Amino acid sequence: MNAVGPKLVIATHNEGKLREIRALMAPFGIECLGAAELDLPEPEETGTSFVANAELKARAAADLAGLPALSDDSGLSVDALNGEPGIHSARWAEDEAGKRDFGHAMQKVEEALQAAGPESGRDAHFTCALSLAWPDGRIESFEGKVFGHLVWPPRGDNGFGYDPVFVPHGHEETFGEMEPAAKHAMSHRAKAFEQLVQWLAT
Ligand SMILES: O=c1[nH]c(=O)c2ncn([C@@H]3O[C@H](COP(=O)(O)OP(=O)(O)OP(=O)(O)O)[C@@H](O)[C@H]3O)c2[nH]1
Ligand SMILES: [Mg+2]
Repeated sequence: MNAVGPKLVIATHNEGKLREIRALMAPFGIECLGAAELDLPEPEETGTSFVANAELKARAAADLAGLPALSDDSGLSVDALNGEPGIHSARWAEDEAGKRDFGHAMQKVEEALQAAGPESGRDAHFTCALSLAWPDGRIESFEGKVFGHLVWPPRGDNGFGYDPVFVPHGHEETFGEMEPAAKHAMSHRAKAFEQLVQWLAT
């Protein structure tokens, strides 16, 4: 982590992500500053891929803060819905006023799955792209995925977003029912983070 410390901006406005990234960063003893703490604006996510959106968020934060910045663009892709909500996962949760309601978003996904019919299956995966940008223009990106299936009704209050309807392959509990440490041992975010750590060690 030498190339990063002693201070790193965590370029996200999502409290759930910030909590998870802080937990993943904890062993490295780097001071992590959240985007909200630094009053950084939320860039418009105009990219057409997770990596493109992660890169534009990291670049904007590193330039404004004058510090290395780590961003996260992530989402839930449902096979029966041709990969939606995907990069639009946060937008699926927004009402007309832009307020997010993930109970509503999970319901929308379930209704779309029902409409697709039982033969389409319930397979889904989470993707997380992490980008690390430096003020001098360097940028590196890493992507992790976790595969599983969707359940209904939602179960568990842990995690955030779509976690209460996602069961990873080989497990019975939803991410919403698991202890945070169990999610961190297998999540899309943990897998992307592992690659980032390996890259930093080389
Ligand atoms: O159940 C979940 N477990 C996860 O582990 C997870 N990771 C991401 N997501 C959802 O995917 C969207 C990301 O959108 P997103 O990358 O644009 O983030 P965001 O707008 O919330 O914050 P920011 O980082 O852009 O500031 C948001 O709706 C998140 O709820 C998750 N849902
Ligand atoms: Mg966003």
